[in-house]
Formats: sequence, structure tokens, C-alpha cells
Amino acid sequence: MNTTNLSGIAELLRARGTLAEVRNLTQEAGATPVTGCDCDSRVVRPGHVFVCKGQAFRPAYLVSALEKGAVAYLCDEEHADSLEQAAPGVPALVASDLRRAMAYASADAFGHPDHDIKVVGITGTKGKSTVSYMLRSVLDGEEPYSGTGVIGSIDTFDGVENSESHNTTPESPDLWRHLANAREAGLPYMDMEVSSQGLKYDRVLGLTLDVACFLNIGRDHISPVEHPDFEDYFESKLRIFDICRSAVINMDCEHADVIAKRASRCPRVLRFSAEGREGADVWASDIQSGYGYVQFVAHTPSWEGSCALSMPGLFNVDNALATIAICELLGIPEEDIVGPLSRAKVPGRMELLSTPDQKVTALVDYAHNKLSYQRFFPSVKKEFPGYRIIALFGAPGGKAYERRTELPQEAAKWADYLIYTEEDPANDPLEEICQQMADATPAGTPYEVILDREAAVRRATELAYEGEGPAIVCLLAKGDETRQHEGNDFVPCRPDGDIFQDAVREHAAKAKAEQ
Ligand SMILES: CC(=O)N[C@H]1[C@@H](OP(=O)(O)OP(=O)(O)OC[C@H]2O[C@@H](n3ccc(=O)[nH]c3=O)[C@H](O)[C@@H]2O)O[C@H](CO)[C@@H](O)[C@@H]1O[C@H](C)C(=O)N[C@@H](C)C(=O)N[C@H](CCC(=O)O)C(=O)O
Ligand SMILES: Nc1ncnc2c1ncn2[C@@H]1O[C@H](COP(=O)(O)OP(=O)(O)OP(=O)(O)O)[C@@H](O)[C@H]1O
Ligand SMILES: N[C@H](CCC[C@H](N)C(=O)O)C(=O)O
Repeated sequence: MNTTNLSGIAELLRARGTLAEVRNLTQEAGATPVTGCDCDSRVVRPGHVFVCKGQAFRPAYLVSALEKGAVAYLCDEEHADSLEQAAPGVPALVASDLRRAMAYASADAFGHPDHDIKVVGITGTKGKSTVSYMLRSVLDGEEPYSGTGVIGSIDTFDGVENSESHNTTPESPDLWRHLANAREAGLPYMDMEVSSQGLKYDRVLGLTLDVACFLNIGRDHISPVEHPDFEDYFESKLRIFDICRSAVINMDCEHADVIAKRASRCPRVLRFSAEGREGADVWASDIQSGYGYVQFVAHTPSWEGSCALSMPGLFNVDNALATIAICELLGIPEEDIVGPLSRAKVPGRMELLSTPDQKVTALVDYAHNKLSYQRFFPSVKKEFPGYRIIALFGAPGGKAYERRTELPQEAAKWADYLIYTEEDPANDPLEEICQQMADATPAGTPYEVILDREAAVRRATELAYEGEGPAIVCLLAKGDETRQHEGNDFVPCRPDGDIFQDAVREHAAKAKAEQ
């Protein structure tokens, strides 16, 4: 259990070179036990240190945190005077580097729960959530969603809290709270996604991963609020190798040589290859895929055998091999891997919805950047031969601007018809985003702009019924999500799959009435 106090945390921050000064830290105050750390006044617990940070921070948050039992606060030098006025006499730790200090203080205040739990961290441009869910399926075994902690883009489960996620990798106080909850609940594993932002902004500083997995790297997340350039994005992700005991890496992705070089710092590295490259520790042969399935033979240092996946998508062989390699490092035997892996599903990723006659099929998927399009569309073409491909997507506001030109260009190589619509426009005008996508569409590719996403899904379904032969409607980038990021709000919306199924029912009812 945790035994630190305010003086202990101040000492730690000083030793790490992140403390500028302390205020109101009398001998008596220094002896105050500290049981955690929070940076959101809405989740503060008694005995915690409260971190005052961020553009949107208000002194009222500190006042509220103190009312809830926070024993001290951590802040930067710039705001120390004004915060002292808002909370006179309250012990304060003033940091020279607030984000680093927050991470060190949180790990210490929550008593380093990573020492008691095996933590797996997954990074990469694409496939993090999928691998995380495949691994969760294996680790939970016969009891789905029972005993494995999960932190990622879709949801967060730590044995105490279970919620939809806000960020892929949470701020350090939240991360350490989840790890502490998992320890308290007796969970043996935490299975987490580690984003480039999480690594860049020290959200995982001080954490030790038992296994780090690096899936792939592609150009994305370049904008004023994310990464200034590709080099910064890639370098941020490579930092995962500084915090792990062992690693899993992909031999088939771009820049695999750079990734392997950085991973060589880890005591143990397993390399996987869906292409069966020489030197791979975990690899696949006899890959087959078709309508709704993928199967292959897995080769590992300790076993060899057939694996089936219930999610289509050839890229899911990469994800499955990554999962198998992680399990190899965790010492999990074949008989505990193959069955759960074959049942693994990921909400909103490669969800196949078909009509009784299979004339119209929908694929609800989360592809939303160039790398995922480069893997998604060729896979659809192979797994649904002879189908017309109707693709519906948008591009987000405020970030990753390159998607607005790259996505129409990639999709046009494979799809027969494109529909541009809403996808988390945030504070950018939706019409403008769609116009930029329209402008980037290669000549000769038919497209429509339908701003309202529900109307767009209905139109895509209608087009699928209208044409000759079977059609597949690819509903992309929102998965099962129930909210659209509009302005600064997250506005409720219906998931794409539900709208498609309504449209199919209405089509059937109309056809029956016309008979
Ligand atoms: C650099 C960084 O880590 N920024 C994060 C940070 O922002 P911030 O410190 O500026 O905080 P702020 O939003 O100004 O809010 C001020 C503070 O007031 C607190 N607050 C707020 C309201 C209240 O009632 N009481 C209260 O105490 C907030 O919890 C916060 O600590 O804390 C915020 C609250 O947790 C995060 O939303 C924000 O993430 C930024 C905006 C963000 O979301 N960035 C994206 C690009 C991102 O991180 N994405 C990756 C995924 C991308 C990928 O796939 O690679 C991710 O990991 O999610
Ligand atoms: N290994 C992979 N390589 C390329 N594309 C992939 C891979 N795995 C999944 N995809 C595609 O990327 C989409 C998103 O997958 P997933 O949610 O697992 O990735 P992620 O890294 O968690 O993404 P995000 O950071 O956006 O949450 C999938 O729906 C699929 O289209
Ligand atoms: N964690 C993901 C979420 C993507 C959702 C997509 N709709 C977007 O807004 O980019 C990312 O930041 O890439």
C-alpha cells in the first residue's frame, strides 16, 4: 500500500529536477499522507494532490478540489501567485516542468501500482484498439470483459470504473488512478493503447511496460494541435521503447529498420511478419480470407497451429500476430490463445451487416487515415469480389488536415462511388471540409456531398439497392460512436450500423408493399 506524504512528493520532484519551490509546506503539512493525484476537479478524492494546469483551467476548480478534500496543489511558476490568492495558506508544490512533475507525483502518490500488475502498451498508427481487444479476449478467456483492465480509444475498464474513453491515453493522474483501481480490484493485467500524444506529452512518464507493441507507422496527426511534422510524430511513438522491458515489432511496416534499431534497447524483442519474412519470430503462412473471415497458420517460438478470426480484413492478420507475440512474451500457452482470438470482435471495427439476400452488405469500420485506407480497400476488394464499393466518409476538424486530400485520393483507387459527409468537424465549417474533399477527388470518380450523416447513410444504402449485382457500403470513421464532435460539443448521433439497418428494413417494407 501507499505510504507517501507531501514532503516525500516534494523530495521526489526535487530529485527529478522538476520542482521550483514549495509554498506553505510547514513540517506539519509535509507529514500529511497523500493517497493520489487528480487534474480534474470533478474526480478529486480526499487525500489527493490537485494539479492546476491547462489553458481552460479556472481557479474555481482548485477551490472545488479543496472542498472535496484535496490536501495540496501542484502548479507551474507562472500561476503560483494567482493560485495562492485563490487558496491562501494551502500547501503548494510549484513545478519547473509541470507535465513531468504531474506524472512523477501521480505515480508516487498512487504507490506505483505498475509494480503489482502486468502492463502491456500498444502503439502504432493503426490497429491499437484491435490488438487491445484481441488481447483482452485472450486474457479474459471464458469470461468476456471480466478480469483485464483496458485503457484505450473505445473504453476504459479498471475493475472499479467502466466508461467510454475521452482520450486514447489519459492524463497521468487519470492513468495512475486506473492502475491503482486495477490493483485494488485484483486485476492481473492492464492492456492499454499508447498514443503518440500520450508519449509526447509525458502522460506515461514513470510507467514501466512489461510488453510494448509497435504495430506500424504512417503519416497522420500532423497539425498545430498534434505534431508539427512526421518526424515529431514518429519520434514520439519511438519513445515507447524507453519505458518497456520487452517489445513486439512488425517487420513488414514502413520504417521497420528504424523501429527495430530503437527496439534493440529492450532486453527481449519478438519480431512478427504476416509476410513470413526471414528472421521473424512470429509469422503467418497459408493466409486465406473471404466474406467475413480470415484464417492462417501461426508460427511462434513455442507452437504452430491454425488460427481463425471472425473479423474480416487481411490487416487483421498483422493484429492477430501482434497479439500472439505479446502472449508469447507473457507466457500464455496456445490452448488459451486460439479459441478466444477466434471470437474477438472490436466495436465499430470491420462489423459486417448483411441483408438476407446478401445483395447489399454494409461494413461499419473505423478506417479514417491514409494507412488504414491503403489496407482497408484492397482487402475489401479481395474479400468481396464483384461487389460495387460505395464508400461514405468525412474528415475531422481542427487536426490531421492532410486527410482531406489523401482520403478521397486513396478511396477513389478502389471505390465505385464516394459520399462525403460529417465526421467530427469540431470548429471547422463542415461545408468547407467536404468541399476540400470534393476538390481532391480525381476526375472521373463519381461522388456526392450530403452533410447530414444519417441522410448520407440512407442514400448510400439506396444506391446499393439501385445498381446491378451485389454492393458493399463502407461506412467509415465513426464505428459504433454515438456522438459527433460539433463546435466544442459532443452532440448525440445514431450509429451508422443502426441507420443502415433501418434503411434496409424500410426498403424491404416498401418492396413488399409494391408487390
Ligand atoms: C497536451 C495535452 O495532453 N492536452 C490534454 C490536457 O489539456 P490541458 O492540460 O490543456 O487542459 P485543458 O483542456 O485546458 O483543461 C484544463 C484543466 O481543467 C480541468 N478541469 C476542467 C473542468 C472542470 O470542471 N474541472 C477541471 O479541473 C481539466 O481536467 C484540465 O486538467 O488535458 C485535457 C483534459 O484531459 C485533454 O483533453 C488534453 O488533450 C488534448 C486536447 C487532446 O485531446 N489531444 C488529442 C490530439 C490527443 O491527445 N489525442 C490522442 C489520440 C491521437 C492518436 O490516435 O494518436 C489521445 O491520446 O487521445
Ligand atoms: N494493422 C493495421 N494496419 C492498417 N490498418 C489497420 C490495421 N488494423 C486496423 N486497421 C484499420 O484501421 C481502423 C482503426 O483500427 P483500430 O481502431 O484498431 O486502430 P487504432 O490505432 O486504435 O486507431 P485510433 O488511434 O484512430 O483509435 C480499422 O477499422 C481498420 O480499418
Ligand atoms: N483517436 C482517433 C480518433 C479518430 C476519430 C476520428 N473521427 C477523428 O476525429 O479523427 C484519432 O485521433 O485519430
